[in-house]
Amino acid sequence: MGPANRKKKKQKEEEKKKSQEIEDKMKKDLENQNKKIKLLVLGTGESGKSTFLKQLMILYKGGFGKQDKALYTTTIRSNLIGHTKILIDAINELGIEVKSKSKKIMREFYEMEYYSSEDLTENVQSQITTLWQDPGFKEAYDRRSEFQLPDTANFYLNNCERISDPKFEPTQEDILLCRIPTTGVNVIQFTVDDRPWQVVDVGGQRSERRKWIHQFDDVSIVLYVVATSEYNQKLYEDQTVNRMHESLILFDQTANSDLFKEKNCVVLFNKIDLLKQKIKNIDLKVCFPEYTSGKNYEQACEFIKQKFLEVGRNTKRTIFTHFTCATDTENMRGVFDAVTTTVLEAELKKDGYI
Ligand SMILES: Nc1nc2c(ncn2[C@@H]2O[C@H](COP(=O)(O)OP(=O)(O)OP(=O)(O)O)[C@@H](O)[C@H]2O)c(=O)[nH]1
Ligand SMILES: [Mg+2]
Repeated sequence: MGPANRKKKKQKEEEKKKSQEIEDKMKKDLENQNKKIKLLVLGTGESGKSTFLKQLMILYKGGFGKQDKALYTTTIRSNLIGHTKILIDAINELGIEVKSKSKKIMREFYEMEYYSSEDLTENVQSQITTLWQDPGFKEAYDRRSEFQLPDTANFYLNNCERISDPKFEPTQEDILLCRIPTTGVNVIQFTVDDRPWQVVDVGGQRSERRKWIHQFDDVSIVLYVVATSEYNQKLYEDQTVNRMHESLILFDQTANSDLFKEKNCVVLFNKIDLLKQKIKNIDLKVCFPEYTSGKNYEQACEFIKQKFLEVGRNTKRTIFTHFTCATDTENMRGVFDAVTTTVLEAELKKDGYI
């Protein structure tokens, strides 16, 4: 073979290689286009994971149907009774003074053993309303960091009459604020711009975390939710452990685990609406003695963020952060758009486009 023929052969081989490369890339792009994006939502109990999923239901699945609303009606009503009982117990334990009329109702609450949504009769509704108007009950609510009461209890107590109405149908806000601790796994699937998404929400309380391992396959991105307002609260599972400390330890175990240290990670610093209110009265020092910037919302946000970033610094990947209010639909729409961009950019980077 002469030099001209050799050159021609080499050129042909190179062209074939190039066209094979282009074909492979196109195939991969097509596969990627159809590949589901799996988002795993992690975090400690009550941080707001399921609330994020509820927002995705509203944004991408048309909201809540009749069946969902019936379930939330029952839960909201029984929660209302449950929260009243928690406040009664706290008043007794903390020795808070209440009016004699309230004392009588409190005794009746014990004797009648009110428990389920069916117990929320007109009479019980009027009793709860009377109790909630008693300054002693407001004092107990303000001291809720000394016992376990969901922050949203006051919303339902303020709306007791509406909720007790036989014709009550929960609004979007009622549902977003409703607390149902997750046991097991919630999965929601939907499509955004022709790309299928699967979002997996797990229970964050200690007893639930051992189930997490079953959800770790094919995860595209991990979303870690932190409740920024819980810096002065103790764990539901262990009254000796500060909730924010627990969240930091869990983030350390999650972000630095072999399974996740290569994965994209987004941290949602959630419940900023509650943090904004709380920080006016309670210094972040109660949780982090080294914090010296006082009762300042911006400084507290920055400090909390740095604490989590420090923990995640062991790995090379970027940790994306957002300050959020998971009960605010527009806020969550923006956050989910940003998460989408993060995932798509990471894919382009992996495929060598950027
Ligand atoms: N005010 C306020 N309340 C929030 C926010 N995010 C969540 N909540 C409320 O906090 C409570 C707990 O939220 P969930 O979404 O159930 O928490 P979770 O992380 O799923 O908890 P587990 O299932 O136990 O792990 C609910 O009553 C929510 O309505 C927020 O940003 N602001
Ligand atoms: Mg949950």
